[in-house]
Amino acid sequence: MTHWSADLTVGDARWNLFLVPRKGALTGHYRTFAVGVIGLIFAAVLAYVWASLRHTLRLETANRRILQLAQTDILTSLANRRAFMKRLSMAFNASLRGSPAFAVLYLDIDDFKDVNDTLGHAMGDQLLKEVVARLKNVVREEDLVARFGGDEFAVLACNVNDPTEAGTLAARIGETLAKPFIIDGHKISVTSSIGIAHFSHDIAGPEAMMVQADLALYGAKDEGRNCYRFHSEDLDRQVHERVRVAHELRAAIEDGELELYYQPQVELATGRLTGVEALVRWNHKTRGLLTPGSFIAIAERTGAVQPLGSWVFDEACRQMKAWQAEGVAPHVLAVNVSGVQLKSADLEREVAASIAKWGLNPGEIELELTESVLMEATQRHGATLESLRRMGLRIAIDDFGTGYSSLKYLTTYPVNRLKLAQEFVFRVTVDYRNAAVVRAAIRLAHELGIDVIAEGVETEAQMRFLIGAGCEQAQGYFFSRPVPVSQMTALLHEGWIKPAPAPQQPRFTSAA
Ligand SMILES: Nc1nc2c(ncn2[C@@H]2O[C@@H]3COP(=O)(O)O[C@H]4[C@@H](O)[C@H](n5cnc6c(=O)[nH]c(N)nc65)O[C@@H]4COP(=O)(O)O[C@H]3[C@H]2O)c(=O)[nH]1
Repeated sequence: MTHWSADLTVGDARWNLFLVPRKGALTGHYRTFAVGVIGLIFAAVLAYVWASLRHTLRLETANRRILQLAQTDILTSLANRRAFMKRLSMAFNASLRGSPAFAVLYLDIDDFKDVNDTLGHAMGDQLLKEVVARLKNVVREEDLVARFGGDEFAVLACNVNDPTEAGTLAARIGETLAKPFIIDGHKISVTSSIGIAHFSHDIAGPEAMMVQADLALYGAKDEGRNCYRFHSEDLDRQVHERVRVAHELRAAIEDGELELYYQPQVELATGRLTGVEALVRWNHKTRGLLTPGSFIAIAERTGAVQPLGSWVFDEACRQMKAWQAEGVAPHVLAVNVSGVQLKSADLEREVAASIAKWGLNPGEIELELTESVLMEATQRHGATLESLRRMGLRIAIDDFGTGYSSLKYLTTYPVNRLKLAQEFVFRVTVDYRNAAVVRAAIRLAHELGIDVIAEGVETEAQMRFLIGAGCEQAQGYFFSRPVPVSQMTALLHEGWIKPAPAPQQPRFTSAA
């Protein structure tokens, strides 16, 4: 029988086509030939497509590997300088267009050469790997850590609007690297120097920013190593001061240097003492008694407000329990909560833990949040507030009237009480516009079913005005300054502060 065969080679693939016509199926040589040719073409195309696909895939894998190698540090698998600069350029352009600012931390290990010289390169390499592990532990997920070669590393810290955050990160890196490394049974202690450049619109570009970080690193070396420096002296001084205070504050919490003072809240109609606000004080070793004005803002910028807030809340709950045991507890104990605490995932858990620990009814505790914090609160934090309310806690808006942009949060967030800001209350009897704002705020709150308390009441005239305007409660020096716990307990035993005076219409001076 006639058969037809052919060998075909395309790329690495080799094909053999062998056609045998079925008896009776073909009627002539022409048909046999046609089938053979079509089969051949089909096979050839198939082989070609398959081979080129394989080739392309191999090429792509190789290209990807080359690209990866070109952007990766072989020893540590971190990004290398080239990859870092690429990301830095992207971050720089994004910040120029209005995205949050960022910082570059350029660091090296002090006297790393000595480790190599005395313990050998293998040990040096191992140390570098351990350094990387610690660096990765300290930075956030969105930050980029790169190795520029030798013992030089760079960190691109994203979303750093406040240079203090970069200083805090640098301090943490310094601390974590200063802890001894144990490698192959050897204890190795090193320190690091860090130069920091913080994005600002007047920096020429990413390369200029690297130069700033590099110069700052030289500054840190000059300063005696084992420290961090900013590219600008002014910034450097400010950030170091803030980070120092934050550091001291964290130690102060542990050393028991914080204390709560309490200020009474009074029912205006009766003079009855209904609530108490907890206000933190710091008995500083050398600077004496400090009010929150000198450290809360720093605590907020450096993250120290978290441990501070936890301590304040727990201590306030403990004191409430003690007053309950004495039979003099106020109806409400108000505690300040900062915006940073509200954004933290721990707030609900910590609040619930302290309330359970001291066996309190959540309705006895009021969390005070400033108006600006509420206005900044995103949906997620709204949900946190909602769940705190569901737990039974009361929510108050502190400094009401100073947020000056939106009243939307009054209907968005579950609020129990408005605290009229001192700056309004202060001028109610001397400026008719302040009086109008306070009256309007009281009416608005009442229509929404929200209680009102006036803060910063210092005079009898202010108190009379507030009573006339329908305000139920007040707090201020006129009744009592914030006092230590022993004095507050004495006031609670008395149960009232001033008899309610008769309402009287105030007299105004026009400020126009
Ligand atoms: N001029 C004048 N001032 C009066 C009068 N009555 C009360 N004050 C002061 O006004 C502040 C009221 O507290 P705030 O609005 O919550 O404002 C507080 C609050 O925002 C914050 N703060 C206090 N303790 C804490 C805390 O434990 N955690 C947090 N996150 N912030 C706190 O610090 C702010 C200031 O606290 P303090 O210095 O204790 O200042 C207190 C109090 O001493 C008055 O009649 N006249």
